[in-house]
Amino acid sequence: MAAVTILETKGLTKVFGGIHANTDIDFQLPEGQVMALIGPNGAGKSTFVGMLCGRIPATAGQVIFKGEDISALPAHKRIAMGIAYTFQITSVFANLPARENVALAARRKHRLDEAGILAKVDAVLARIGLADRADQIAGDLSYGHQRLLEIAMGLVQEPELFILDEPTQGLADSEITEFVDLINGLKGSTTILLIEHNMDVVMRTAQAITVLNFGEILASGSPSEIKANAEVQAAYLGTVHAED
Ligand SMILES: Nc1ncnc2c1ncn2[C@@H]1O[C@H](COP(=O)(O)OP(=O)(O)OP(=O)(O)O)[C@@H](O)[C@H]1O
Repeated sequence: MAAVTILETKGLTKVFGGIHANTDIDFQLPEGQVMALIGPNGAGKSTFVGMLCGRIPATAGQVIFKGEDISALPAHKRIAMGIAYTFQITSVFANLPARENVALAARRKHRLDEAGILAKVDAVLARIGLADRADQIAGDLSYGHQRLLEIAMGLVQEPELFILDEPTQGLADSEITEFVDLINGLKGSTTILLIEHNMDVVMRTAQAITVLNFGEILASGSPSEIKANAEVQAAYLGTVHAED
């Protein structure tokens, strides 16, 4: 069965002042796939996903989700359509309990009564291993648990497309293993776009990889194709601690 493209960009471009952060990006993401987006610091990864989510207005080009041009839609409308995301910078509400953070995210998506919201919230907190910390103030959680809480805030929205910007940054090894299991558990049911510097995580989760360099797509392919690509080696893989 040919894969359906859930997300596509055409000529997506962002210029900040004189900086060409993204130039003319044509990109397709097949439904149900885990795709990693990699590239050196400053390559334009966060800018690209910012334009997908609606946090950063594009200078030019289109974002097409489920066949609809969403380029002009604000972020909350994209969430309602099925896009969820976590940011590079922790964005939990530090003075609220973990459960309330997830409930706020759930209410942005689901039109349910409070009991319905809390049922979804508690199921996600259990899935992500934070059930016993649900009543703790988010700001008191360890950094790693705050990152997992953010993932729970995305997951509770039951997204069709889940975009994660450096989710494992600052996580302990055991937490990274849990994260890899979580992503692999979502494979097939949720389309995932993962910005990730940890090549071990990329190789253990991604079915496809897109490499950005200087704001343009340098290469796109299966993990083994990307690993074997000489241009990618020169631009990126040689500069990070790549496992095997
Ligand atoms: N708000 C902004 N104003 C001006 N320049 C910006 C802004 N955001 C990003 N840039 C520039 O755009 C380029 C791409 O940055 P971006 O953060 O998208 O890269 P990245 O690949 O996500 O990097 P990293 O891996 O370090 O997070 C960089 O040159 C950056 O300095």
